[in-house]
Amino acid sequence: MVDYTEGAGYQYHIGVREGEVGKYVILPGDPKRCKKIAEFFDDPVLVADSREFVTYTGILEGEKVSVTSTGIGGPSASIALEELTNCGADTFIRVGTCGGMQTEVCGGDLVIATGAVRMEGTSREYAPIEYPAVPDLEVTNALVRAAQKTGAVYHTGVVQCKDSFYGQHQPEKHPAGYELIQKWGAWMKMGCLASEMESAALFIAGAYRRVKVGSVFLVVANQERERQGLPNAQAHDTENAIRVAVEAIREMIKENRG
Ligand SMILES: O=P(O)(O)O[C@H]1O[C@H](CO)[C@@H](O)[C@H]1O
Ligand SMILES: O=c1cc[nH]c(=O)[nH]1
Repeated sequence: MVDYTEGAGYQYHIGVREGEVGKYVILPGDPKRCKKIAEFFDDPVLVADSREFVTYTGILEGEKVSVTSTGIGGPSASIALEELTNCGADTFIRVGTCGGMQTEVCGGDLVIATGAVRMEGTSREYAPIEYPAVPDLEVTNALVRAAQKTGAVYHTGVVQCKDSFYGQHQPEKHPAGYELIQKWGAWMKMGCLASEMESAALFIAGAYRRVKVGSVFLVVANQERERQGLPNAQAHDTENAIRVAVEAIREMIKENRG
């Protein structure tokens, strides 16, 4: 492959090189979430700010940890994971927002993914569609324990990933909306908890690169509750999801230290 690092070792998109990030990395979509997450670390330092990829590195439990934003969607999320892996990272937690699907998944709740529907394009360029997009068990168990510890309302289950945010919210306006609407009905019947955009690509790229990936989300709102005329709380503060991810990393660091 062409050496896009131009010999200096800096990864082409994220602008980070080996030694600048920890083994554990939190992956928010929104670059503006990075500073807020880094404030949970001891001695956070801004390492790089390149395209949608903002990276801070700091310390948790005496271990170097990082946060890097992925931007929206599988293409940039998979780039972040690949390039961070090239720099030595091996355990990732996506902290994102999602839209609730089942009516019991309400705005303000948290969702921890136990699998992801691959209705997006990136993961298909890694693995045939028969291969399941599943998170790492150690990371997922740590997220569940952390959620229990923080007392947050949380759900565990399958999330649905897609490439078009507005195809989720206004499928009737899309020329190919007939397919989106039918599939949404299928995902509902299968019990999908929530819809978001990056986990399928991260789980599949992570499986290929042999790194551990898990996801925790804030539920922003629930369009099915809205459709059914049920009260539909809205939430935008990702702090509880961040706290769960940070606590999960603390736990894994302590456990892995033995
Ligand atoms: O809040 P983030 O992490 O960006 O995640 C969700 O929000 C974006 C869409 O609004 C998509 O990236 C989706 O996955
Ligand atoms: O409804 C939502 C909310 C956040 N992210 C999504 O992809 N969908």
